[in-house]
Amino acid sequence: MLHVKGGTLVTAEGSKRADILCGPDGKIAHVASTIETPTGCDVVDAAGLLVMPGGIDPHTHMEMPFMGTIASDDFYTGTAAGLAGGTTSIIDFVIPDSRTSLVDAWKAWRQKAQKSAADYGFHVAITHWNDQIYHDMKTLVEQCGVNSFKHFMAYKNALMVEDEAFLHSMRRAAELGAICTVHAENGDAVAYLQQDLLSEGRTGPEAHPVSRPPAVEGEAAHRAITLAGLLGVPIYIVHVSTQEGVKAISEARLRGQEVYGEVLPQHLVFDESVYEGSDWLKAAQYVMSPPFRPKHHQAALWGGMMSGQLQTTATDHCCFCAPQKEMGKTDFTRIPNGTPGIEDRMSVLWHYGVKTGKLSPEQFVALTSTNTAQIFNIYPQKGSLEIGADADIVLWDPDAERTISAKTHHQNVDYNIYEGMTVTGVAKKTISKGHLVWNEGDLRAVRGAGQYIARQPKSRNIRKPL
Ligand SMILES: NC(=O)NCCC(=O)O
Ligand SMILES: [Zn+2]
Ligand SMILES: [Zn+2]
Repeated sequence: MLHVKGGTLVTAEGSKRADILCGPDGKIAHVASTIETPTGCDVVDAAGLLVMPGGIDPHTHMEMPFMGTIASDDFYTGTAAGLAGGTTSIIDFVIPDSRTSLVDAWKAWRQKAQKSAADYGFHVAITHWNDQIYHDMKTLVEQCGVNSFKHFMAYKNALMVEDEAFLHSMRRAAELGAICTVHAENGDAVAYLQQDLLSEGRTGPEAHPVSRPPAVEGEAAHRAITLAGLLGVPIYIVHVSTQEGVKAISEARLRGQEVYGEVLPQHLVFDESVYEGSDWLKAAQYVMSPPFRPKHHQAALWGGMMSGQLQTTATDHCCFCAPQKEMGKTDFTRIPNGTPGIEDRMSVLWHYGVKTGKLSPEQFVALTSTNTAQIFNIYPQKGSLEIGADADIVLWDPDAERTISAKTHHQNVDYNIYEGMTVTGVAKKTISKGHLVWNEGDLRAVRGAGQYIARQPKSRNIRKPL
């Protein structure tokens, strides 16, 4: 048992002074303005700290096989790093290859994820369509705790899904009470522009953003929303990075469509200048998709979050070390796409969002935890501080500073995109299912302690655009 004493509780709904008692079952047993410490119960001093639901990162790629290599953070190291930053749950992605059924791929990912230090769930990627996929989606939803499916409109000749398959998948998911998520970039256009650039001899990382201009995201976001609108089903767009993407989402919501948008902190902080300069490796370390954008897109992302048009933040945590990035030394299209960030998401969002007055602490909780739990139907088990919820809690020091560095981070990757950045807002202590797993610099993550989050289906209304 653990008594969190003397802190200020902050949830998506509001803030109040209160104590929390975590029960032996890893759930919140009691919340009250003051609680007497039961005999034998450990006390965690929360005086001067904000007590918030643990972060949920709905977009990670631990040990993901991708672009001829495997992401370097595995389910243990990646989730442990998350705990050090206040994130207590992830939703990762099962990516079936063309020879493996969805259910077998899900089983293989369950196996890999057994080493997780924090709780985890899975979205399952649909890359093509056939009868077996139709049946496997039902098995996954009804027997395997999956309530979301992922679609890549990018990565032609690899993960990219055609529109017809996407439509089939969206209809099937809606019948089953699942939600579809989508990486919105026009994969045909990207492949075409990549070939143009390579034929002009533009082989370095500075060509990466040129091959994926904002219109490529705008078109795909608009198309995904239009296709979802034809069926009247919900859609969740991952890593929205452009003004065009925000506009497509906001306009659809105003038409009455159920559309959600996710933001990555790195898109709020970095612009396309990260690809310039003579240091090849440094530029390659920022190669991810969608790429970093001209500055004015950041204002649109902030506006989307502040107004509630964009609901979640994630990291798309996908780590590749220098030798892996160097696979694309002579051809930027072969640089494994991905950036790390699970450990820093909450601090970066606090620093640039709450500290600057753009977001309230309550909005911060909504954007880092509660909205994700609601959209993916694990609320109030996750994303809340209610009695009976999982005791996943972060004790946050809103005024503490830390300087981010690969020398001190816990992520299994040899660089940090935020290297040298000093941020205000630090996870002082993290509690996972009632256990203190991060205590002011002391990481006590336990390999295998994370549990699978079985997510139930949720029936949603058919909502065609008005
Ligand atoms: N984002 C990225 O560059 N890599 C991971 C795969 C994806 O989410 O597109
Ligand atoms: Zn993506
Ligand atoms: Zn991703």
